[in-house]
Amino acid sequence: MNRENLMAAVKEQMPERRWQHTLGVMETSVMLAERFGGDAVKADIAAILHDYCKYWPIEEQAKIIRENGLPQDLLAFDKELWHSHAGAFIAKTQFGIDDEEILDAIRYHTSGRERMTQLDKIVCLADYMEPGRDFPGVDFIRELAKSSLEKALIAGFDSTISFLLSKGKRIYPLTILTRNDLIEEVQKQ
Ligand SMILES: Nc1ncnc2c1ncn2[C@@H]1O[C@H](COP(=O)(O)OP(=O)(O)O)[C@@H](O)[C@H]1O
Repeated sequence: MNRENLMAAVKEQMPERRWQHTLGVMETSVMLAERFGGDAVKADIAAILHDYCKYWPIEEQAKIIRENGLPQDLLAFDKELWHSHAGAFIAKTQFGIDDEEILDAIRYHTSGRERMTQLDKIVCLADYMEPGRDFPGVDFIRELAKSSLEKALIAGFDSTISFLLSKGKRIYPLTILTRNDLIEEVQKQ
């Protein structure tokens, strides 16, 4: 499927507001790839597909995770974490994306993971700071992103973790490990 058709297929899966967010993540991913010497073509494809399953019925997302050997521990945590893994699965099986770097960037764009690749970082950070985002601290993240993917991402995860703490919600442990790992990476730079 060419890029135009892929975009049309994604647009159909979501409300207009989320499609505008996807366009913002595409633009920001490409900008970050150019800024930090990443692969802009892969960043663009991962960004197009990153929220493909976001509005799928939650049972369908759970079924994909249950029946295809995806991490079962996700099912005990916030449902918002599920669409990323379901999306990577659909990108592979429905759209024939076989580039593991692209699939990983989709898969880990919400939780992060230890030893994030540059593409993982680009898509995850673009999701936090695309122009349509408007949450307390987003301008600080954009400022940090002028010089460091890792520092900006840490600030992004800090905002998610603070949000979850303020709501008394559980935190998917991989995000804590991701944050620790990024801090270590920054300290070594
Ligand atoms: N580590 C985590 N543990 C639990 N919930 C999480 C974690 N990371 C993200 N979330 C949930 O996912 C939401 C963000 O998911 P995301 O895919 O970025 O959605 P959106 O694009 O709508 O912001 C957070 O607001 C939070 O509710």
